[in-house]
Amino acid sequence: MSDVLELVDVSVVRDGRALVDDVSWSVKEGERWIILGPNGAGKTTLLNLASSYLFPSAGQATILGERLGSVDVFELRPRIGVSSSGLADKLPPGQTVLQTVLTAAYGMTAGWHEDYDAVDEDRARAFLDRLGMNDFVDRSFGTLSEGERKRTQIARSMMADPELLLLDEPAAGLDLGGREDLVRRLGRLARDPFAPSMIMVTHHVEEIPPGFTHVLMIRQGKVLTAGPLETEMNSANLSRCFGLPLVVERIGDRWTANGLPLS
Ligand SMILES: Nc1ncnc2c1ncn2[C@@H]1O[C@H](COP(=O)(O)OP(=O)(O)OP(=O)(O)O)[C@@H](O)[C@H]1O
Repeated sequence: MSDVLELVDVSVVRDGRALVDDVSWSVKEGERWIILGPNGAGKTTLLNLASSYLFPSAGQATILGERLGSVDVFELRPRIGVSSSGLADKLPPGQTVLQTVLTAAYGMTAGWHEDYDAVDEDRARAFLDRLGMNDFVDRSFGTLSEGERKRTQIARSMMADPELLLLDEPAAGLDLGGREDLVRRLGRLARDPFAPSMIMVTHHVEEIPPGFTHVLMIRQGKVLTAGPLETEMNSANLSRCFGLPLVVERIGDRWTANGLPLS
């Protein structure tokens, strides 16, 4: 298995502070990673490195075999699918759901005058269908609920047939039904052997879709642990990560965590 992402001694320093501090981490082809950590831990910074929108202040980052700093990022970026609220904010609210997904095939966020191929349109419709967005293709993006937006963003991130898929808090802001619906759909994607390698950031172990294989826990820019979910997702690691006593349980193919009561 080849490396999809390799960080070696990577730090990102801003205003004299290391947001990501001496991180070494490798993601192999086909793996599905969860990044877990408290607010401000450096999760989005790690994803920004993985999507080539941020360069390390120190160390080496290699994405899909290309070393950051010696590759044209405009050639690299179309190979990486991204779903994040930062990107969603750039999507024109008046554009239809279908156009919102279609523009990704051309590496753009808007494209009123594009002459799309029928093949691309079929692909966009198929991704939207897989995400349960069939009835919304002609709705404008700005009128969607949070859950519908998240599902549109994921369909969009798949459109360019990425080799690496990055999901930044895809279940944030969803109600219980919306979360469970999304987790099921991400679980189906994670188990698809033809789906790209995936990295998903979350705050909640309940949002880990079945089929995800590895976890990286980060706190104050430093990696606490990185490895298979089976061995690394445990109460001791999670308690260290979030800084309070937590009990983590596996129920079937899902995870849950609770804080211990105050004495
Ligand atoms: N450009 C910047 N300059 C200075 N500090 C920054 C910059 N970008 C992010 N930070 C800080 O870096 C730290 C890590 O931010 P990051 O967004 O990666 O955390 P996170 O783990 O994704 O947090 P959250 O869970 O709250 O989204 C935060 O303390 C943030 O305030």
